[in-house]
Amino acid sequence: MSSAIIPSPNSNHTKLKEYTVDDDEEPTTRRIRHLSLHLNPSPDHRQLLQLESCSGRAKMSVNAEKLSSYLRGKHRDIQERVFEYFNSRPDLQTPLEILKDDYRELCMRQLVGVVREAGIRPFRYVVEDPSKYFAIIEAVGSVDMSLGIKLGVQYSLWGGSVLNLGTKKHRDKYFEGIDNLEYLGCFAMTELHHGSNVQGIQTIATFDPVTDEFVITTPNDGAIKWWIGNAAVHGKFATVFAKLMLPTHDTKVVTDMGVHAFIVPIRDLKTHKTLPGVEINDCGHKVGLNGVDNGALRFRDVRIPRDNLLNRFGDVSRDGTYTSSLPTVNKRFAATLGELVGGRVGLAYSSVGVLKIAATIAIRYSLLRQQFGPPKKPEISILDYQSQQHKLMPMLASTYAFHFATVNLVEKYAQMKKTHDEQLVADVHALSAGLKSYVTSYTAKSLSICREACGGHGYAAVNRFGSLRNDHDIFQTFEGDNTVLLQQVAGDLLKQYQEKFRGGTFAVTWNYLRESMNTYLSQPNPVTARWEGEDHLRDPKFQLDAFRYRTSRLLQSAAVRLRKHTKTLGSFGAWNRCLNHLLTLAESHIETVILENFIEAIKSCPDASSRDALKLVCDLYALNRIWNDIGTYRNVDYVAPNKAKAIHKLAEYLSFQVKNIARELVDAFDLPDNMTRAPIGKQSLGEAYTEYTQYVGF
Ligand SMILES: Cc1cc2nc3c(=O)[nH]c(=O)nc-3n(C[C@H](O)[C@H](O)[C@H](O)COP(=O)(O)OP(=O)(O)OC[C@H]3O[C@@H](n4cnc5c(N)ncnc54)[C@H](O)[C@@H]3O)c2cc1C
Repeated sequence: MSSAIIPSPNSNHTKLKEYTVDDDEEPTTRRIRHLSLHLNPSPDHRQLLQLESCSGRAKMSVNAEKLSSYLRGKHRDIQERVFEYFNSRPDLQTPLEILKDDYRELCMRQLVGVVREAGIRPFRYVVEDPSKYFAIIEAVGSVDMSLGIKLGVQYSLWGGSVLNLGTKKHRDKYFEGIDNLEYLGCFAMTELHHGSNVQGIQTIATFDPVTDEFVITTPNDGAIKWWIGNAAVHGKFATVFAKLMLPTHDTKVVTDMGVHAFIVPIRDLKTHKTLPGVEINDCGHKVGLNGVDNGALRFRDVRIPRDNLLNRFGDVSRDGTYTSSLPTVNKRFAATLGELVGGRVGLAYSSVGVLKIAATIAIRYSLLRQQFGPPKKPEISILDYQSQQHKLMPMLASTYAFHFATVNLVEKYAQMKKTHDEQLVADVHALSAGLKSYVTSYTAKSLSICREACGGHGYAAVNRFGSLRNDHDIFQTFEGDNTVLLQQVAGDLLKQYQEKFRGGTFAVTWNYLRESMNTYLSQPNPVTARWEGEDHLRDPKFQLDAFRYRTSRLLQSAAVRLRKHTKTLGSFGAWNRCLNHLLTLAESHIETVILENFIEAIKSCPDASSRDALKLVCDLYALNRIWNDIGTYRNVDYVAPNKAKAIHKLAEYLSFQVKNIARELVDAFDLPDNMTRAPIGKQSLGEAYTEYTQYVGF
């Protein structure tokens, strides 16, 4: 079994030893040789470099504008409105040094500015046109991630809970106020003692049939609502998740109906004073996102009208009778949480936006920056070093891969919102959990790599890696901890697997497993295991087969192991015994889905030169991932030693080729300088040093 395969773009360093070193060479010698080759190329190497640049294969021509128009999608106009608005309001730019309280007020002014001055009203798009909504979130998030999150708390979390968990009466009463920011609100699910395990929350909402109210109570300190965005300073309302307690007529005993959501006013609409029975404290200074006011809430028997129950999945009548279209507590709970996947979709999508910014800054700077060079020759750009390409080119390829995967996720999510098709619902749930987890983990690691790849200047706050890293880090945890979410993906795959063997059909995304499962059950073909030609390795069929084979194998072996351990450990213990295996399975599946989306996106690209560039980038993504997990393929002889070596060589060569068009590839992200903001990442490379020196006062 391989270890977890969330790839650090550096992660194959250790594997170099095993598979790529020429037989008579130590790995360290080899690495030093690579460096000296650049510093002092041998005749052979010079010939190779010439060949690479003369063959026509090396430097392909890419039209960044055409590529950009393919990437851009249909909502660029509204993103440009966001950029123009902030361009016209330099007073709303977040300064590098700002105190927490000032930052929160600035963030609030930024939000008000977007909504009331720029006239961008995101709320209606949450349900009507999610892709437009996520485009807005991406744009404001690139202005300041705190702003993106504050806007997300208001519209996706608080607003989304009202629209998705409530009914018409709630929409009628709250829509306008949420939309125009009069009703600033919170989403209060997490408690001091329970985050991931939502069913463990302890806040209670007891129905009082005499007054026709619910009484919201925090029974102990462990049940204090914690980390609640918008609570510390600005929120007027909170959607509070609590266990609904219904008194039983005869026995005077209350029945726990499970977790439900309630609208609880927390501050006076006019005076902004905290309402009686509500206690609010500030969660304090955080590692990042300090423009968002996270707070803690305690409720001392706060009374709210019965109408404040968000009653889409379960209702209480005047006489205290409970009704629901869903038969069990578990089904209602799943339906309630299921409505909240939009937040995950948004985080996955925004995380790619962050990765684009970081990769753009690091790559532009690496093209500009020169250190060392052959004797008596000009210095070379640091991106000409193989090691720098190794750090940044698979990352650039992954950014493209994630772009298409998350765009596809957003489209599926929008369709799901329209059709409520059951299969699509299941698909979007698993996919949003998997992509949110995989992409945010990758971006978090990449931010550190980008910082390091830019040397000392990467450490200057003005060049942004510090704030991007700190602000983005929590993307791995909120809206579902990544490790917990990946388990949902694994659970889903196993469910699909069991259904297959009971003769059921596979859901949309997992369809490929049907075919590859058959391949898995037969032994790998010893002939194809040795094929090492470039055409074969760059054939999408080989790449997809390899990805799918790995997933199928992991799935089948996980199922066997779980069955075995369940006998002695029970299902919970068996799951834990196989947990790392299950996480690897989930990641492998998500990598496969990402590759599939990428291959499809290339097919749909109308411009030939963009298609060629995308194919090159996609090949690098695919071969880099296969190489990262080469141990798994070698262990079962899916890949023979000669093929493993060829994969590694080709992946390195593709990194070199991608480097040749790296500038166009990042330009195609179309991020204006006033959004990337780092002086070292300026689009016009020649101006970077000038702006940077001016920044420090020269
Ligand atoms: C800045 C910020 C803003 C937030 N905003 C909000 C908000 O507005 N509203 C809201 O309700 N909440 C909010 N949260 C809370 C957030 O959603 C939770 O932190 C998140 O759900 C994770 O829960 P936890 O912190 O309890 O982590 P835990 O669940 O305690 O996890 C801790 C560690 O245990 C591991 N772990 C837990 N369970 C398992 C398992 N089954 N298997 C393997 N490993 C496991 C996790 O992987 C993790 O590494 C916010 C948090 C932060 C930091």
